[in-house]
Amino acid sequence: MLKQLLSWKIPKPVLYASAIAGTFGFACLTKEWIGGPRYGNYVEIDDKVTIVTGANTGIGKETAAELARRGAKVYMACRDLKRCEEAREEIVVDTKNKHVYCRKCDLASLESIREFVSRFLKEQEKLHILINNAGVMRTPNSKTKDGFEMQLGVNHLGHFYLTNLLLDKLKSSAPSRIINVSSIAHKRGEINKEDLNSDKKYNAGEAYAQSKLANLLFTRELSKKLDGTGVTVNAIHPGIVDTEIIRHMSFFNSWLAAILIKPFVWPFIKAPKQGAQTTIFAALDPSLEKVTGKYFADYKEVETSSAANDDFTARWLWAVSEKWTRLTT
Ligand SMILES: NC(=O)c1ccc[n+]([C@@H]2O[C@H](COP(=O)([O-])OP(=O)(O)OC[C@H]3O[C@@H](n4cnc5c(N)ncnc54)[C@H](O)[C@@H]3O)[C@@H](O)[C@H]2O)c1
Repeated sequence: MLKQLLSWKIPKPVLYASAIAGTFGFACLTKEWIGGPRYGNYVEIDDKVTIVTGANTGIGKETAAELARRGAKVYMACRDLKRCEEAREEIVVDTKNKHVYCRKCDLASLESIREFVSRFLKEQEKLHILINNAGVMRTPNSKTKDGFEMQLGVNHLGHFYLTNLLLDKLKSSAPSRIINVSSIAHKRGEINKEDLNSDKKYNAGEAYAQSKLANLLFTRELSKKLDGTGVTVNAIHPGIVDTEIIRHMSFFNSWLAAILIKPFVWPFIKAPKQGAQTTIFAALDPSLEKVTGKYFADYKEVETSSAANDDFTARWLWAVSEKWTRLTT
């Protein structure tokens, strides 16, 4: 029987199509298992006020939905209000929680961040969970409104500024938590003290890795400054997640990659809902009530690079970030 099957002359296109369909089928069957379970611990948070940056797509949207599902008030801090509104409507219908709000917050503009914070502080007396999730990856060489290299500006400096403007509110609402969404890419990162803003030379991959390392150094330094306040700050890696983050990577965004690569790697990358779970774990899990300055992936603390444990660089980066964002003059 097998011999007979093998002796069949199957046309090559049919063979290739079957291989792709088979891989795709296998992917569908195993994806939930490979991506890991959802955070199961049901923590009531209906008296909590939360902010999620970059909440209109990908991991941020699923994070906002998970918080809304558990009853929290959720502020979606987004640069694109139209897409934010579309996502908000979906979340409200899906979770039956109407306390989900869209607010303009462009992390590539200090002015926009200030306006967001000023309105938020007028509207809410408390802030219990701040999730610094928004991010851009491998952008073309470009600057934010304030002249910062785009990835450093959005991924690190924007969140540095936003967090500092909200610190008093987080302290007065304690116990409260800050979660910084970093990446395993930080392991390739270095803080370029000679040219932090990539003014002399720009490499899109290096700038992304630097910005994600900056997320960890910020977490480390901030956790020390917040010691004894009841506010914790931790960082996470969400896993490799199927989102729009590759929008500036033309090959991975092309139809060629969609046919040749995606069917084969798809089983091994998480869906956005799965990508949001470590953030939710770090934001809610009762066992982490007093845990601060740590880095998590897949529900457990994991090793960072040695560069991420460098206190001297963490203090240097804090001082530069403070000066550049004019937090102190
Ligand atoms: N997808 C992955 O595999 C992966 C892996 C490791 C880390 N991450 C991190 O996860 C986070 C979320 O990314 P994602 O994968 O969901 O990608 P995504 O592109 O789907 O979402 C990013 C979000 O950030 C927002 N954003 C971008 N620039 C902004 C700005 N100037 N102001 C406000 N918001 C802005 C986008 O609008 C979007 O809502 C990022 O910090 C990213 O670095 C993702």
